[in-house]
Amino acid sequence: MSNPTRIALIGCGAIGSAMLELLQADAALEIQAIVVPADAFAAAQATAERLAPGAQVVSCVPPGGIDLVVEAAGHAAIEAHVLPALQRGTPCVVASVGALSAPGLAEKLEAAALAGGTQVQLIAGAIGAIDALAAARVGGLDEVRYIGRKPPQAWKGTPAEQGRDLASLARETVIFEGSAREAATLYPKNANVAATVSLAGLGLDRTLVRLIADPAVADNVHVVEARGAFGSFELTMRNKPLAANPKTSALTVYSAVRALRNRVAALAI
Ligand SMILES: NC(=O)C1=CN([C@@H]2O[C@H](COP(=O)(O)OP(=O)(O)OC[C@H]3O[C@@H](n4cnc5c(N)ncnc54)[C@H](O)[C@@H]3O)[C@@H](O)[C@H]2O)C=CC1
Ligand SMILES: O=C([O-])CC(=O)C(=O)O
Repeated sequence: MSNPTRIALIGCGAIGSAMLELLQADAALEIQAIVVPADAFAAAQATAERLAPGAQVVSCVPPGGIDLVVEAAGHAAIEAHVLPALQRGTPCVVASVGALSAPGLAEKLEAAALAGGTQVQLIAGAIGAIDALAAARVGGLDEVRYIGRKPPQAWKGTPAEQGRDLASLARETVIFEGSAREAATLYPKNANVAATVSLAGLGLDRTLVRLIADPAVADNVHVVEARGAFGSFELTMRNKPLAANPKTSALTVYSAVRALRNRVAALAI
């Protein structure tokens, strides 16, 4: 058997911990390092002891001995950890796709990957049909809409709280309408999917986004409607949120694990 792929996992919260749990079964993927800020060291160490005893908990991606970096931390981690890893030539798998809404960051990521002779992979995360949308773009797209609907508690700690009490919402309330760029900037923990849909399709400025707080739903519901030369599609995802973070769908974890498994699989799908 060939040597396992040595991985640095950035972030050890709801997504990171659930990934570690699933990856325990993968002999070809070895978690070498878990990268978290100082205030998260103790919690990450406890999680590592349980789920990845061989991993070291560190504040930066180690400069050597890492074959692959996977980010599940938040927008700030892209500039801090992903860019330098790419520059060193380490391929990176990224969940915080909304970070690319910051001016110039997509170009910086591309330049760093080119300089390092490697690649940054943006995962589909909580949304589906990214393959169909990105293929449809080749033929030309006319319109792409994305609607994100989550229970009120998933919007806690976001601008959705301004001027309203989320806990007492009686009916569905549109909390944002605008471009994917604005959505991803204003809702960095809730609108990564808006950025993913737009990067695969019509771009951050031409993708129409509506975000809704809805006391009638328990799931994170994502709808994409796309129209173009290929025809059209309507997609509805009803994602179960993670118990550890109601903002985040469990599918994001599975999408990240799939991305890692596909990197070492003889047959990837
Ligand atoms: N593409 C997609 O569909 C989705 C993407 N996401 C992205 O994944 C991120 C993580 O989600 P969760 O695990 O639910 O969040 P969480 O809040 O449960 O965990 C975040 C973890 O990252 C660590 N962290 C924070 N800033 C960091 C930094 N600068 N460097 C290293 N570690 C850092 C925290 O200490 C914590 O361990 C979200 O902030 C969001 O950007 C989340 C949901 C869906
Ligand atoms: O996990 C989800 O349902 C989507 C999410 O938070 C995001 O797009 O940032």
